[in-house]
This record gives sequence, structure tokens and C-alpha cells, in this order.
Amino acid sequence: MFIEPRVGNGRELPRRGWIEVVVGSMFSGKTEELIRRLNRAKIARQRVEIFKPALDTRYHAEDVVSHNATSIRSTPIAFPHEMLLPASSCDVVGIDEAQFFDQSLVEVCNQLADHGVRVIVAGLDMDYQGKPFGPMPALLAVAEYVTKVHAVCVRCGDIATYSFRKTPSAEQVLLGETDSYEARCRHCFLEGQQERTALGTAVAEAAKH
Ligand SMILES: Nc1ncnc2c1ncn2[C@@H]1O[C@H](COP(=O)(O)OP(=O)(O)O)[C@@H](O)[C@H]1O
Ligand SMILES: Cc1cn([C@H]2C[C@H](O)[C@@H](COP(=O)(O)O)O2)c(=O)[nH]c1=O
Ligand SMILES: [Zn+2]
Repeated sequence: MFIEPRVGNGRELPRRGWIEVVVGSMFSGKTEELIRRLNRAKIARQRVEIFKPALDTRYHAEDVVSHNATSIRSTPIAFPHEMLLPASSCDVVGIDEAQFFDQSLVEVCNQLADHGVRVIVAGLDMDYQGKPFGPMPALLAVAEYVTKVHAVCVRCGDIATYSFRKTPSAEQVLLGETDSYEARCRHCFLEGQQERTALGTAVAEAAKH
């Protein structure tokens, strides 16, 4: 679907920027898809920079790593504006775990695309409660291309669009893997939420007596 149209028959084409967003639940293949697109751009000899939030240290401090162990070197940053200088001389910018950045990511992505950079962003569309996550809804609105990828529901095998949290933590940000999360379809996600609410009510009742 996506081409790498920077150089045609040895002559430079005018730089045209745009934004691509890859969203889905955990384990849906967002990072694999991001890495695939970035590797293709590298094969086309384009200048590629990859960024991720510094707080995401799950698999590696610097590399972007998928659940299937594919990886690519990246630069960890705390704030989106840190991308602007290094990305200004790039053809393609990749951003993983975009849900962890603040809303300024939208303006930074727009600025880069306006200046001719192809920006590819991957992130969770929803948090563990099924609520929109960070800057993702606004990015989806301004992107030229949106790809929603799906995991497999670990309960029933249907397509999964939700990331079910297995632990009681109520913080929006909680780094984790299969230890803390599982991919679930709508039906199995709702069942899990109802079980959690019922358990919470039972615990509260027991505490009264
Ligand atoms: N429930 C699941 N559904 C689909 N893939 C899964 C599941 N659990 C583990 N995986 C693995 O996760 C890989 C995708 O990893 P990754 O690209 O890092 O996903 P994401 O970035 O969306 O969390 C798949 O290729 C598969 O090997
Ligand atoms: C749902 C949800 C997830 N997280 C964390 C858990 C992981 O560290 C990342 C998602 O990684 P992936 O590459 O998409 O698998 O986000 C969180 O902090 N809060 C949540 O609600
Ligand atoms: Zn299911």
C-alpha cells in the first residue's frame, strides 16, 4: 500500500510529507508493522529516524522491540519537540508507543509532515478501560492513512481490539506484557470488566461486615 517515492530514475522528487497511523490493541502487530515500513524505507535508501518515549524501557532502553522479538534502533525521548531537530534532515520518521506522549505530539507530527517528512506513528488507540489513549484520537483525525491491526482474543480466538489488564492497578500508565495484559475481543473484554466490578462490590460488602 505504501510506496517510497523519494527518488525517481536517479532524480530527486519534491519532498511531500504525510502522516500514517498504525493502531490497535496490545499484541496486534503495531510494532511489527512499523518496523516493516521503516525497513522498506531503509531499503529505498531513505534517511530514517525512529523515536520512542523514554519511559518505555520494557524490552530495551533504546531499541524498538516487538513481542515477536523483531527490533530496530531508536532514540528515546521525553517530549515530542525533541524530534524536530534530528528529524528535520530525514525522509521518514517512525514513532512507537505514541500513546505515552503528550498532546504536543500532534503538532510536531503535523510540522514534520508539512515540511515534507513521511511520519509513521504506532500506538494504542485505547487504554485498559477501553478509553481513548493520550494523543492517539487527535492523531487519527489528522492522519492521511490509518491502519487498524487486530490481535487474537486469548479467550475465544475472535479478533481482539481491547487490552485487558489482569492486575488491579488503576493507573493509566502501567508498563507490562502478558504478565499484566491480554488481548481480548469486545465480548470477552466486557465479561472481564463485569467480573472485576462484581469482585470489587463483593470485597466492599465483605469489608462492611
Ligand atoms: N493474542 C495475540 N494475538 C496476536 N499476536 C500475539 C498475541 N500474543 C502474542 N502475539 C505475538 O505478538 C506479535 C505482535 O507483536 P507487536 O508487533 O509487538 O504487537 P503490538 O506492538 O501491537 O503490541 C505477533 O506477531 C505474535 O507473535
Ligand atoms: C492497555 C495499556 C497498556 N499500557 C502499556 C503496556 C505496555 O507497556 C504498552 C503497550 O505496548 P504494546 O507495544 O502496544 O504491546 O502500554 C499502559 O500503560 N496502559 C494501558 O492502559
Ligand atoms: Zn473473545
